[in-house]
Amino acid sequence: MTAPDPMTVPFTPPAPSTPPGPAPAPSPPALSCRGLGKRYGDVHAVQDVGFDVAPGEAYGLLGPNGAGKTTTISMLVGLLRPDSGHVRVCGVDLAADPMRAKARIGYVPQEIALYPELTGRENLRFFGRLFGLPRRELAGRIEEVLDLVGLMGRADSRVKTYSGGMKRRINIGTALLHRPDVLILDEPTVGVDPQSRKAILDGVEHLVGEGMSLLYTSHYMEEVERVCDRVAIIDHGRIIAEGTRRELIALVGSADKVELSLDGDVETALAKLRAVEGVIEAAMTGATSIRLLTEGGRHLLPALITAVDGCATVTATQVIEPDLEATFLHLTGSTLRD
Ligand SMILES: Nc1ncnc2c1ncn2[C@@H]1O[C@H](COP(=O)(O)OP(=O)(O)OP(=O)(O)O)[C@@H](O)[C@H]1O
Repeated sequence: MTAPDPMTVPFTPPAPSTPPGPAPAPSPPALSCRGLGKRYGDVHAVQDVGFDVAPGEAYGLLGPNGAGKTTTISMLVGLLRPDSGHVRVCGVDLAADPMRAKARIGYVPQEIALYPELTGRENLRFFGRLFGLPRRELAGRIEEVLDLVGLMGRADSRVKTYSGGMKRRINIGTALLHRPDVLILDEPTVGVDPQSRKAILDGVEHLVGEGMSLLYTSHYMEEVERVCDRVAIIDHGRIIAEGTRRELIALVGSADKVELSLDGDVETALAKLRAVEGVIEAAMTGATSIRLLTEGGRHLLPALITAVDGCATVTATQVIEPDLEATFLHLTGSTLRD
């Protein structure tokens, strides 16, 4: 057979490395819910709750005790049937295909669900088999998870000898064995010692850094601020605000409050303080105290102290910068720990 004449071989352009066509569809949210509602008799535990957790995002539900966080989570993980609304996990409808949807979730409830007579490692093995993980894969995965939750050193002690925090950490471990896409933690640091609290928060941040999606509920504002990219504030069963920390704080305004205690002629001091650049409002809150709303907060203190020089002396100062706690107070009229 003779080689084809190169001049007569029809020219076929090389195939493009990425075939032209529509751009790939964006991944669905890791967790999505709309219109979730649940009533217990006359109590509207959850009303019209809806949000999305993007793949790799850490999303916080922040609210006081009784706000509806656990009820919401119970519906998201398929433990409680909602009166209304629906849930999707990685695009899979929870009601239509509960097995597939639940397989993508790792859920850590508030109550510790472990066998106290078994060791930490044995508990992990038990739950791993329950999830149907193959024996060979499970052995390696248990070691990874023990390392992740920082319990390698106590893996062979019985769980009944663990502190509350260690039990919580092994509980988190059981939820990670099957490599879920979404980890759901319900108040994971309640009742745990500071060392375990730190281990839990560090571990959670590590997982999110590796790309896991997270739904984190807490009534501890500082934890949610640290761990979560976006936060929903939930109160009386409803989401009343949602956004990044910065967006939520902006709802209240960005001004700082400065409280001054003074000795001397406080009324004259008030007039002088009102004239300082950066002071938005100033008012007496007692015979010897003035509250100011300022742009600049603590940076303005030297100017404020100088301004009253000659008529009063500043004996104490307090600067309150806006944070999620202040936002919560502004939106709900109560503090998170009320
Ligand atoms: N099984 C139930 N029967 C009756 N009322 C319930 C039930 N479960 C929850 N509630 C009520 O629903 C509301 C929301 O409770 P939920 O446990 O979801 O709140 P939470 O924000 O998780 O608080 P906590 O952190 O204290 O668990 C509360 O008023 C609670 O008393």
